[in-house]
Amino acid sequence: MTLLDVQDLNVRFSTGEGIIHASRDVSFSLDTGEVLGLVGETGSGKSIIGQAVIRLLPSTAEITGDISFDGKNLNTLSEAAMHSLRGSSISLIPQNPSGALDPVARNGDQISEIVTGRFKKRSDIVNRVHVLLSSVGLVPSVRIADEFPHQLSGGMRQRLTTSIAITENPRLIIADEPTKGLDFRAREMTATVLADIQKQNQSSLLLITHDLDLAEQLCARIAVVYAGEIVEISPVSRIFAEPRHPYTRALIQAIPKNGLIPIPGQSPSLLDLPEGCSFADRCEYCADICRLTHPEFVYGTMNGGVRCHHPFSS
Ligand SMILES: Nc1ncnc2c1ncn2[C@@H]1O[C@H](COP(=O)(O)OP(=O)(O)OP(=O)(O)O)[C@@H](O)[C@H]1O
Ligand code: NI
Repeated sequence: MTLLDVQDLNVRFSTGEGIIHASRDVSFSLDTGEVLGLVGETGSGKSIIGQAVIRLLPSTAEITGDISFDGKNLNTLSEAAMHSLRGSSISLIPQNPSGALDPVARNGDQISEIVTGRFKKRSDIVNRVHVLLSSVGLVPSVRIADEFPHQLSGGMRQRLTTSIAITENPRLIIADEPTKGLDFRAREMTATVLADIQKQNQSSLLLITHDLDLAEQLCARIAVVYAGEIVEISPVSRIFAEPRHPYTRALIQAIPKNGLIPIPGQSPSLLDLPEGCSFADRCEYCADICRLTHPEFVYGTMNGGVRCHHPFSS
């Protein structure tokens, strides 16, 4: 069953230098219990998509398109209704964990603040805090609950924001770069925590990452974002074996285990996008039509599709 459906999402920022097209005709859906990855290079517009879904984009953003969650149109939902949905039904593990934590509140209090309304007895609140901290590997939870965020390592802070995000068992978790800057052990731990939580609660997970190995480990489907657009969506087993878009193939070849082959050139400026295909300048298969006409997203079999004039055959 579809839990989240995003149709033709466009996000623009008007700046002194011109219009930044941060999100362009982005469409995808996410089933209940499904894990979908949004992958792509830095600045491609991944976080913008996550922030649009939870309606936390800055007020300067001009947004069009339809986002529905559990049958509700989020565009027309009042701010009060959206506020009550955040945390309880949709939660965001933000890209910058420090910014999301209250530096002067003890770690345990950051969670108990959220659960207080649900429990009458103080001991039940304390219990819930310890269960949550332990579930993300923040042990011994008694000591950690008593400490402050600055006493934690980056990886532990990331896990604290994860535990806050799952406090109310949300149906949709948006995890924005949950392993960025973590060492191997912390990265594995976070991956396990996310996979466990998602399975236990049958929640849906929108995993935003530039770590393709992590996406392969956790996702059922992957959407590849390039210059604000989705250029390919495919089931995980297929996208690594048979990428259809030249950019997807290049991204896969750029992973360390696949030879670390860099992608030549740079993605276009979101202020000055080409008329044709956004990837044309960097594509070894670029033909005349690729410079002239912007490719449409063509849906294929297996719940996916590709935006390319000459995709590799399936
Ligand atoms: N508030 C804003 N005002 C103007 N431009 C913005 C704003 N927020 C984001 N952008 C621009 O939108 C584009 C997409 O940003 P976004 O943060 O979604 O990229 P990303 O794919 O998440 O990158 P990263 O991997 O570095 O996190 C960038 O070019 C960014 O500069
Ligand atoms: Ni980002």
